[in-house]
Amino acid sequence: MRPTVAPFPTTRLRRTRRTAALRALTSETTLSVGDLIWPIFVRAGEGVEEPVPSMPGVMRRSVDLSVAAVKEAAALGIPAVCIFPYTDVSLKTELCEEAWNPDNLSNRLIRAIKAEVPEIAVMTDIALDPYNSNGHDGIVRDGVIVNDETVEALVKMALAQAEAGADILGPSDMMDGRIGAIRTALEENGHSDVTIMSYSAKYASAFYGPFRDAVGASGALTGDKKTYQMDPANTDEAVRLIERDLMEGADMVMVKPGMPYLDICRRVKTEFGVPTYAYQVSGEYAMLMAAVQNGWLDHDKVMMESLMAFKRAGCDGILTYFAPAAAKILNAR
Ligand SMILES: NCc1[nH]cc(CCC(=O)O)c1CC(=O)O
Repeated sequence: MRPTVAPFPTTRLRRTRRTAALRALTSETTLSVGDLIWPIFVRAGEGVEEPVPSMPGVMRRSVDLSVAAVKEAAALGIPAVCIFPYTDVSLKTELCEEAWNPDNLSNRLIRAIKAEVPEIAVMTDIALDPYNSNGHDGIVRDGVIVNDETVEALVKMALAQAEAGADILGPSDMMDGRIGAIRTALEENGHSDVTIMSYSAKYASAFYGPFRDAVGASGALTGDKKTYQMDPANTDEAVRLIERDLMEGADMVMVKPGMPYLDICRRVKTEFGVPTYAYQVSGEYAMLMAAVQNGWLDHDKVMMESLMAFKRAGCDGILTYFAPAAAKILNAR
């Protein structure tokens, strides 16, 4: 349906833009604190907080300080945090065993948050890269990222996270068949209420650079991730991946990166009408912050506009490093 536009001057579209009140009445999209998921980086130690150089304002925190930061996020009304571990090189192996260690950093933080800030939802990342000596999301054999063996490892990782109390599991590895395998394992092991937000349409993107610094995977990575992450040229393939993951038991789906892929967000929301999320990734954050630090862009304005763009494109929520800063602004309104 196309709205009727009578010829000028019968129609003057500026009439409804004249005052703040009229603009509020005609505003089509809203952004609220409830739309935000805050990705956080956890590291070993106690009382440690260190900045991530390529992500101004973003910290890696030890478990105790992470819990304190999550408490503040909950007080701001942020509904969920997503945990990413910075793993010591000594714990990285070719078989990635640390990934399903019930006491690894990530699982310890899940337990600590669930004990001290039970009201906030804890999301995890399921992929082997933080624990892999070669930086890949899957197990590598003779230079090949092997699918089915990786899925078995991912299932163990997922169960350990569910056991620790995670509310939302986020498989970000892009292996085939992992959503179905994880869903079956959850059902069989008494975790039928755990939700899965699949990183379904995840592109092989250059925008993940700063994140790989943040989790200490940049040095380790050999080659690229193009045999499992998507070609930035594709959109029909994104639709197939989303449909496949929904059929296998995903409750929510994600498009990643965000801003360069808003066309995918819109298409997914329109075609499936399911809970759809975008990840405003590290490189998007770094890009905006670099311009802000140069005095070229206004921090608050560009942050809020970038987040609204996701809502306009049909997303139900956004994973964003800006979550606390955006929540403060939204709460002050
Ligand atoms: N598989 C791990 C993972 N989970 C989230 C991101 C990127 C997040 C960001 O850039 O902010 C990555 C990196 C990658 O796939 O290389």
